[in-house]
Amino acid sequence: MNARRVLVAYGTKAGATAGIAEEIGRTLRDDGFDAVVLPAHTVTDVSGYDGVVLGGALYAGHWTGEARRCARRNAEQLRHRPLWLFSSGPIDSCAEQHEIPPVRGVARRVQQLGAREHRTFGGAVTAETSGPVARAMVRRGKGGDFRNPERIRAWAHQIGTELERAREPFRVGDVEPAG
Ligand SMILES: Cc1cc2nc3c(=O)[nH]c(=O)nc-3n(C[C@H](O)[C@H](O)[C@H](O)COP(=O)(O)O)c2cc1C
Repeated sequence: MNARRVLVAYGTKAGATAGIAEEIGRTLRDDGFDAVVLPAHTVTDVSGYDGVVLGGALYAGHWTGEARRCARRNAEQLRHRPLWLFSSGPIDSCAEQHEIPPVRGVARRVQQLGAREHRTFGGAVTAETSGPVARAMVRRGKGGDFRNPERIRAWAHQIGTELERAREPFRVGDVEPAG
């Protein structure tokens, strides 16, 4: 049987979200999937994929524009395949301690696109991150890399398990007898 094709698309400004997407892609490949990792702005057709994972970095309470536009541009096809969304944001360990719900705009997309799940991962602001806000955060000791590879990999394994389950053939025993 051919390996299932999975697209992992990401919207980033400074690269942290790309790193999360690469980790998801690597884990899915280790699990036997044909996983492709692409910047969201390059994604114009998802019809060749059995499942899609789309993530965006959070800035001022919104996904980056390229993640939003990717979701909008491909909405029709995304609605018809297994879809998972993620956000990369908090610059502290809160995403480790409890599930952080999606920001409003992303929650709306979860509904509209029928995504199976949304996950928020810790993000990163480091000396390499450009922009005055990032520089000020680092200067005041408020930066750091809060991406947790174990948590990211665990989620990717879970996606792989669900994709495998989706391909399992129908079994008579799965249905309760009527009456
Ligand atoms: C100017 C600025 C605004 C940010 N706004 C948010 C925010 O609203 N919510 C959040 O959780 N994280 C916020 N962050 C943290 C980023 O989401 C985090 O650094 C993310 O990992 C960046 O991803 P990227 O490197 O892929 O662009 C902000 C960071 C900066 C520098």
